This record gives sequence, C-alpha cells and structure tokens, in this order.
Amino acid sequence: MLKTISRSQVRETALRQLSLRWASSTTTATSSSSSPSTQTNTSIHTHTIKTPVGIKAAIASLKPKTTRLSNEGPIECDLEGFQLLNSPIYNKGSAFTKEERQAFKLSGLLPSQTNTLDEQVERAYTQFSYLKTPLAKNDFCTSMRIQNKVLYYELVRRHIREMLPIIYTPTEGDAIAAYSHRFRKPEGCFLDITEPDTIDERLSVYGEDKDIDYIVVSDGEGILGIGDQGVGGIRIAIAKLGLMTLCGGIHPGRVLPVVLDVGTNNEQLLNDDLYMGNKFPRVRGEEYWSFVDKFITAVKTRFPSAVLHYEDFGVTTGRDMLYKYREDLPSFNDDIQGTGAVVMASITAGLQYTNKNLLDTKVLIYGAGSAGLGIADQIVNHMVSHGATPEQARAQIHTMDRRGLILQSYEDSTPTQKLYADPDAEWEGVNTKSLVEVIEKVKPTVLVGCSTQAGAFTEEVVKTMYKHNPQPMIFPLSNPTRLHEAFPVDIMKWTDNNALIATGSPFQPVDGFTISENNNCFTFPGIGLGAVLSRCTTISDKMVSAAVDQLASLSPKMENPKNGLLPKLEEIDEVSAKVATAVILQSLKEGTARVESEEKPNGGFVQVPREFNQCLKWVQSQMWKPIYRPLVKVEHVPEIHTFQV
Ligand SMILES: NC(=O)C1=CN([C@@H]2O[C@H](COP(=O)(O)OP(=O)(O)OC[C@H]3O[C@@H](n4cnc5c(N)ncnc54)[C@H](O)[C@@H]3O)[C@@H](O)[C@H]2O)C=CC1
Ligand SMILES: CC(=O)C(=O)O
Ligand SMILES: [Mg+2]
Repeated sequence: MLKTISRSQVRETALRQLSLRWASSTTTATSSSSSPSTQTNTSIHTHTIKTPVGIKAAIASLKPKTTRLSNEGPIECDLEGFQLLNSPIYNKGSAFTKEERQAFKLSGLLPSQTNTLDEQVERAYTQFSYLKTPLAKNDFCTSMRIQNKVLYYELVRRHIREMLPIIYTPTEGDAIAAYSHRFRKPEGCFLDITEPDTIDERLSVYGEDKDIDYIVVSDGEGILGIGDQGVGGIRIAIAKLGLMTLCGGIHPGRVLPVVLDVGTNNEQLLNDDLYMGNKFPRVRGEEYWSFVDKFITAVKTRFPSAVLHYEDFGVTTGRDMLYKYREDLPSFNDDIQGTGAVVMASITAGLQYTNKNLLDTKVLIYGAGSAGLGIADQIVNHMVSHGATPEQARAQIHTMDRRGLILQSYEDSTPTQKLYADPDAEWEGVNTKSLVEVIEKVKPTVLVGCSTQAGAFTEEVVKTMYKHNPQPMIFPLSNPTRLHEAFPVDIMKWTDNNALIATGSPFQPVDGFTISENNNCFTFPGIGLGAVLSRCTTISDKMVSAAVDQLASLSPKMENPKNGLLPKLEEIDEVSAKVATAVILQSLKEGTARVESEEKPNGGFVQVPREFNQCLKWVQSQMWKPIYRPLVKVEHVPEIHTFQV
C-alpha cells in the first residue's frame, strides 16, 4: 500500500528500486537456473531520467544518466490532478488507490469508490458491446487508447478475437478512409514534404537517443487494400504500433507513429474540404527521395537504437525503400516481409500436414504487387535456406497481375516482377489471362490471392486447384473482407472440406474447421520485438526465415485436422515471444546483434542466453504488460511517459 510519501522516502524508494533493478538486471539474463517466478521484469530499454536534484546526484554517483524501465514495482511520476488523468501512460482512472488520490491531488476529481482493473475491463467491455457498428466500436477503442493504456491493452487482450478486427483490419481501413471526417484528436508525428527542414524538430517532441524503440512510418499510398488515403495513413502506423504493444510487448510510451505527408492522388480526398493533409498530387522522384533521405538521417541521428517499420507504401516505393536503407538501420517492410513470412509459415505448416516437400512445392501468386512479390521473395529465401538455388526456387513460383501471367516479354514489368517472369515459349497456346488455364498448366500446390479482386477465385478456379491436389492450399489474402478472392465457406464447399485455407481477414469456422487468419500480425510483432531486443544493425533475410520456421513449428494443424494452420490468436503474445527469440538467436549467430555490447548501469554487459527456452524467458521478461503499478511521486520524470501514442 502506498502512503503519503515524504521527499526522503521518495529518494529512498527510488534508489532502492534503482539498485534492485540494476542488481537484478545483472542476473536476469545470465542466470540459467532462475525460475520464472524469481525472474525480474527488467527491460533493456533505457531512457534519460529527470529526477529531483538529490536523487539525480545519487544516481550520477551510481552510474550514468540512464535508468532501466522495469515491468514491475512502483513507477516515478511527477504529474498530478488533471494532468495525471490526461496522461494515458500513468492514468488509472477509477483504479487510483485512496493513497494515490491523496498524493497526486486526485481526490476531488474521482468518485469515491476505487475499482480494480478487472472491474474497469468489465465496465469498458459492456460499453463496447452496446455499440452497434464496427466504426463506433473503433472510435470507442481509440478514445480508450488515448485515455488509459493499461486498461485499453488489457481490455483488448482479454477480447482479442472480437476486438482485433475492430482495432486492425478490416475496420481500421474504414476508419482511415474517414480520417478527416472522424478526426477528434491528433496522434502521431506528421512530416510535411513542403517543410523538409523541420523533420528533426518535429521528431524531437518525442525525445532523443534511447527514448524510442520502434517507429512505424507510412506515406499512406497503399493502405490495407483500399489504396491512397494520404495523411490518414497516420492511423495505420498507430494501429500497427498498437499491435506491437499488444502482441509484441513493446512499451506503449516508446513507440512513434509517423506519416510522410507527400500529397495524395485520391481525387475524393483532394476535393474534400475537410481533408486534413496536403492537397496536391503525390510528390514523386527526386524531391520525394530527398525527403525520405532526410527522414532516415533524422531517425538514425535522433533515435539511433530504434527499429524502423515501413507500412502500406505504394508498390514500388515500399520495396525501393526497404532495399535502399536496409543496411543503414534496422528496418523492415511489413507488407513485403511480414506478409511473406506468415504465408511461408502457413505453407510450411500445410506441407508438414500433407507430408509434402518444400522444394517440390509450386506456388501461383495472383496479384504480384507489394504483398505478392514479398511472398514470392520469402518463399525463395526459404527454399534457398533449405537447399535450392535461387533459380530453382524462382522456377517454382508463377505470378499474375492485372495483365495476366507475367511473361518475360512484358517490358513494363517491375524489376522484381521480371525475376519471376515465365518464358513465353513455354506458354504458347495457353490463354495466360485466364486463371483457370494457368492453374491447369502449373498445377500449383498453393494459390495465393493478393490482388484486391473480390471473387477472383471462382468455383471453377477452386475446383481446378482441387482436381490437381487432394488438399490444395488456397489463401485469399486481400483485405478488407469484401475484397477477398473467395470466402472460406465456398472454398470448403467446392473442395469437400479438403482445402487448407488461410485468409487476410477473420472468418468463422466452416463445418468445425478453423480458418486461420493469415495475418501478418503473427510475424511483425515478433520480428520487431526480436530486432528491438537484439539491437541488431540490420534485419536480415535469415532472421525473417528464422521467424518463419519458428511460427510454422507452432502450427496446431498436426494435432487435429480441424485446427487452423496457424496458432490461435489468443496465444499471440506467446507466439510473438517465441518468434522474437528465434530472431534474436539468429541475429546473435550472424553477429549483427548489439545487445551484448550494451553496458549495464551497474557495470558489465547484457548477456543473452543462447539456449532457446532460457532466451525465451529473457524475452518474456522484457515485454511490457498491462498491469497497474503503484505510482511514486517525484518532481521530474521522463517526459516521454506523457505522450499519447
Ligand atoms: N493478409 C495480410 O496480412 C495482408 C494482406 N494484404 C492485402 O493484399 C492486397 C494487395 O496489397 P498490396 O500488394 O500492398 O497491393 P498492390 O497494389 O501492391 O498489389 C496488388 C496487385 O494486384 C494486381 N491485380 C490487380 N487486378 C488484378 C487482376 N484482375 N488479376 C490479377 N492481379 C491483379 C495488381 O496488378 C497488383 O500487382 C491488399 O488487399 C492488402 O490488404 C497486404 C498485406 C498483408
Ligand atoms: C494487413 C496489412 O498489412 C495490409 O493489408 O496492408
Ligand atoms: Mg500493410
């Protein structure tokens, strides 16, 4: 129980906490025999601490200007009254204890009863359930997220199956499309191409050095299958970061959503008086890339240990960006690598279940854009790491776009499409625009849809797949739900319930068969967490492949044919921790991890266990959890805690 605390007690408590945390951080990672219950939740995340002068001096005498963020014990807080209630990181609403209410001048601002987090979650869920439309529920969640992070994440965690489609795809797509009309409160960081020299100043509001672990950036051109949404793209960055916290345990005060407002080609937005972004066509070419260069430089300089995640850029931009800056900073394109990895994991699980060989697998990708080509690349990476040459692997993959099967004679193909183009001579006499004819010739093991063409996997298409495979893998991945190439209920009907399905959005089971949501949320939070914790210099293909193998190994399909290809959503935080562990171990193996060169505040260096289960425990100990912790009143604490991101 927290009592009113005097300055000297505060100092004592703070110092005790610090020394405890520092002491325990020495043993956490290195002690292989400690049980989970004795493991301390000591994060390697560090930040500048601004505590009262006396404490500052004491801290300085102990070691440097940084302290550790922990996941347990009291938290220092310098806010009070309305400011505290308005700080989503610290706010507990009706759960502030009597003592905290007195210490933080909250007594007159709250009704007399104190609630537990359980009671708050129950009340919030009842309010959520009353709301009639997904968008109204999405608004409710947004408002809760900017009021109280612990309550929000605990609410969503407990109702993840029901709430994920509200806070993520498909509802988030509708919320983004309506961004300027439903706007209430700004969140995130807006970078404006008309003011390229203000990038660092704009980022500086979010701190410096080690204040930020993870950044999601979008220019809003290719949002969730609904195309160009301009400045509304800020919300995909916010949504993805929400999942980084929910599934990947990244601290919600140490993330940064960024939109690059470079204009929009969406006529509807350009003609909308309420549209809140730059009202001119997208800037391209040299000016665009010079803006992006400045952004990357600013990120590297200001937040040198942050991981950068690209989301929903246009088809060629996203790819160019990934490869241009890949060696410069730890960066990752979710639509290319995250999606590729989860599809490869589903394929691997399907191959294990049907007892087929990876290198004999033929894949037809319908929709050779960012996601489709990312999937193709990931399949190649995986085949190569399992013994194929890149040429052999690419020969197993066929791609189609709006022109039909991509042939070598097509001059307007992108460089990546050209890698997968089929020789014209092999396709003489075949109508390469017909999906059915292409399937007849290729006889693919797997058909992947990321074309945004609703209903493209017709009965004839699916039955042709089934004719050549007793258990065809059919993955309609296009979001939102209405754009799916086929619905699972039809695919199962047309294949006598024999298809192995994974979808882009959630679907109900069909005849007791779970339909796995082949969502990249099974990969990006784990890959991102692994990159943050390993402090890797780059996110390599092999690190992504390690994530694939780990995710596939968690497939529940072998246990019961009615299970899905991927684990249950309810297990996603555990899945992410395991994926992160595989990524960290791979990074250590490759020598790109910097975590072990991080000096601990009490001297010595972080040591990450090499044994999988021990490393997993360490990873789990680093993950932020939505629990209320006692607040300790101090005069100054890191400003980062007050951000609403
Ligand atoms: N489930 C998941 O985790 C993810 C799903 N997606 C979804 O995948 C879809 C595609 O996304 P992106 O690749 O980013 O878009 P994109 O615009 O880069 O690619 C779409 C591709 O589909 C092709 N296409 C259009 N009409 C076609 C037709 N009639 N026949 C064959 N191909 C056709 C286009 O030529 C283009 O190559 C979206 O719906 C997106 O929401 C994307 C990323 C992750
Ligand atoms: C899920 C996702 O990243 C997309 O549809 O773009
Ligand atoms: Mg995306």
